[in-house]
Amino acid sequence: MSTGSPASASSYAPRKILITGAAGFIASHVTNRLIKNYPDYKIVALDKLDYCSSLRNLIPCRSSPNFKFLKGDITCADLVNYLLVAEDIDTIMHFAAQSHVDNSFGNSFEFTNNNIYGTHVLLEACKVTRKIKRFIHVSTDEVYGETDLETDIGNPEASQLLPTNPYSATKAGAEMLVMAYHRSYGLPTITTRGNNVYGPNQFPEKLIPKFILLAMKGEKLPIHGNGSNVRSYLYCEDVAEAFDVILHKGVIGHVYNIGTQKERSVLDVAADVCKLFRLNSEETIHYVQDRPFNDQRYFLDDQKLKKLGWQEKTTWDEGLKKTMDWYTKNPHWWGDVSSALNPHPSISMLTDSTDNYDTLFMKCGNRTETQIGADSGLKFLIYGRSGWIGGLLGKLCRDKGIVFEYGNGRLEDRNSLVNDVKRIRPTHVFNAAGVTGRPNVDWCESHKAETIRANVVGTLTLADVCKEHNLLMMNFATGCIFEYDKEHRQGSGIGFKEEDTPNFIGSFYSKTKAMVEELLKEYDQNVCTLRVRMPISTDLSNPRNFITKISRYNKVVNIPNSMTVLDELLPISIEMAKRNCRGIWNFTNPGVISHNEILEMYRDYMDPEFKWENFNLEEQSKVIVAPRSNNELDASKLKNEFPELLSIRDSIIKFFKAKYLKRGHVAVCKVHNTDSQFWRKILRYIPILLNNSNRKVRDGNVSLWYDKFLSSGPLFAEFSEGEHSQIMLKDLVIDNVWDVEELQRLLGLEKADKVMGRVGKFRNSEDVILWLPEKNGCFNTKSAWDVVRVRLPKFEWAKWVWHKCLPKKIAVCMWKAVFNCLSVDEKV
Ligand SMILES: O=c1ccn([C@@H]2O[C@H](COP(=O)(O)OP(=O)(O)O[C@H]3O[C@H](CO)[C@@H](O)[C@H](O)[C@H]3O)[C@@H](O)[C@H]2O)c(=O)[nH]1
Repeated sequence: MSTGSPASASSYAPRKILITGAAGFIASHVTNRLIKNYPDYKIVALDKLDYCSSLRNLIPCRSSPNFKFLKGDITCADLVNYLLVAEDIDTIMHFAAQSHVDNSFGNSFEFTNNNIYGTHVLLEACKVTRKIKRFIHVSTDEVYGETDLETDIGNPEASQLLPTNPYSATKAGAEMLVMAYHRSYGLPTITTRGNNVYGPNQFPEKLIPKFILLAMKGEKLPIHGNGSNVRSYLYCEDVAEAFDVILHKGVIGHVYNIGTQKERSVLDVAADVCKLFRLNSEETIHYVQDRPFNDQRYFLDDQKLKKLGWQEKTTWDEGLKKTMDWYTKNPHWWGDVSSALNPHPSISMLTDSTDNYDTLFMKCGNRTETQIGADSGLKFLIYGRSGWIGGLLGKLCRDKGIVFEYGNGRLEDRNSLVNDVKRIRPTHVFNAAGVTGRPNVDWCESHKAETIRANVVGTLTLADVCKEHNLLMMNFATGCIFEYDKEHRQGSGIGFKEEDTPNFIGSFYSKTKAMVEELLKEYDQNVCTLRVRMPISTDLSNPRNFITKISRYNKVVNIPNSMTVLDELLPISIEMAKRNCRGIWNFTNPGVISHNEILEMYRDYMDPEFKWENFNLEEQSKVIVAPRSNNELDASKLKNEFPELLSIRDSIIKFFKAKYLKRGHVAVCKVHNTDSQFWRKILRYIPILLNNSNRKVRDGNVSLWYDKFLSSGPLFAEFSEGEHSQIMLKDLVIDNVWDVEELQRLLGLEKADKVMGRVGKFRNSEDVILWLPEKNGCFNTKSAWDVVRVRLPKFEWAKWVWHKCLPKKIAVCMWKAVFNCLSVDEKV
């Protein structure tokens, strides 16, 4: 027996209800209510789990025996026909639709397909199967078009339908089909037209949840146009009750408005949200471009439904407070919704729900809600797969678990880009494609057509496609469009700002880049221009790396410049995409660094043998074709957005240290106030040794690092297992030629003889020093290791390194230290 109040003996009693779009906002409240109040109704919930629906919305139903969820699309006629028959459905409540007005200005075919064609498929299935006793079609107040602000008379159900936007046009179109199936085939239909609904579970593309989530983050509330548009807001539970009433008491063939007389303008809503969050509304409100068309008001005559016995119960203040409390408690309900919080989100920015049916409905018994759906909601389309930055971006996405695909299209071929966008449906597009010239930008001087095709035509085409699909393009551009001038002198600390006009067109490459940047300003709503300069990464094997480049030149100039440390800034570009940053950004680390400063670091910490020669700009001009830009970019805009951004020098130090100096792997040592020079030299060689090692370096029991890598400071060592009185390099196996003669010469014949061929036990420890020369005087540690392992399996082995890469002087000192001939305090 039913327990819900509105159903009575005289009212309609459904047996098995199909609810379409059940995991969406309004339908989920209706489903949860019906499941709870009417245990003898069977409910089949159908939803394709689009971006704005979530199985989480149906959690209250999941263990009810009268509930069944099916993932499927109403536009699939076979599925719908089968379902009606197999599930023996007698009632349909049809909520499934594309419902967001803003989206419909971008991709209205989706709306026609879902809202009109989908409804048609359902109606036709009802006609064919002939089992439906009640078909409740959910429409909207928007089908009446806008209401005059002056009038007090709401639209009664008999009003003319005059939709104004693509969304409401599709809803009106669907209504026409419903009416036609009622008249032509006698389908028992009822249509509802509702005001705006709000409350928990709503996808935050809609005004109220969007403003609440933005206010929670302390971000600005975007007001479309002047914010005077008025809407009437109903709380979701009241609306669920209205559907309950209509289901049971509605009259076949009738239309029911679900309305309220309580109206709020967008500015009122913003002010109320600010009040709840104690924010200053004047500071928080931010006016943005309006929708192409924005109905001023929808005003309904709500008497007809009231006569059936329904009444709105929740006051605005109460409803808004409850909604705010819910979003505050469930900030991650929808995962990463940064795209939806955009002032004008588009459907292609939003990804399908990644709800896992199993997770939520099969194995839900032992899962907690926090485990459900930690999806980021992002999907990147990246151009520049074979390039350096494009490759690094892909790797970064993989590491961060961000879904991405490389574009197949060529930038200059518009159709191929459109195909990529349609196929991938990305939330953001990254453009790291283009030509920079091989081996350098001089190439562009002799390949002007190719340069224009890729860097000008291609970039602009992609920007235009992104605009057409309302997508944000993160464009890797260049900062090499400026040169020091009177207002921005070298060493002055005054850098070029984002709004400055490029003043360097010395090379064809820079010239075209400056032109493109200017033209991209016309796409400022869809493009984020990142001015990269002299990119640096810890991957020294890449010839595009500025450090690698200058370390290979015969002679280099020595001029301070702004530069981009990709290890730090590429993750920031992803964060910028999430935040939907637009416009131009100097994408460099704050401050400048000179060629020599970089090469000094390289010499000191990567290759002590490294030498270079400087020359001046005049001399340089003789060996290059086009002049190069030298400048300082003002990175304060980026620093304001990302206060943790490191200065160029600190950034290089941090990332090189992290990559080349891994803790806990290498050495066992006792170091009190040891001379730092000695250690610094050893540490410098560790990356080289590791790179040459064909064995994996095992986790040691000691962390050893230089506290401020690349600068002077005390050596810091941390022991996890007792102190050792000797220095050892542990588990460094180098499969290479060992120079025994040199060892004899340096250590003295006698000592070297003692060492060679001897497997000695280390004093006060289990560790063993091993030296096994082969007959030809060469030493192969790999085979030695195998021999020793077999003979002395229970010992931990330490190996002494004697290798070309290690300067002999240091090697000897280390040798002496191992054999206690040298106190660790002794200076090298
Ligand atoms: O960031 C934003 C988002 C919205 N708005 C404005 O807020 C109002 C409400 O917008 P929204 O929440 O998107 O709702 P509507 O466009 O009024 O449409 C909703 O209400 C209709 C009933 O009136 C339903 O049919 C639709 O499916 C539902 O999306 C509109 O004037 C928008 O221009 C802003 O000013 N800033």
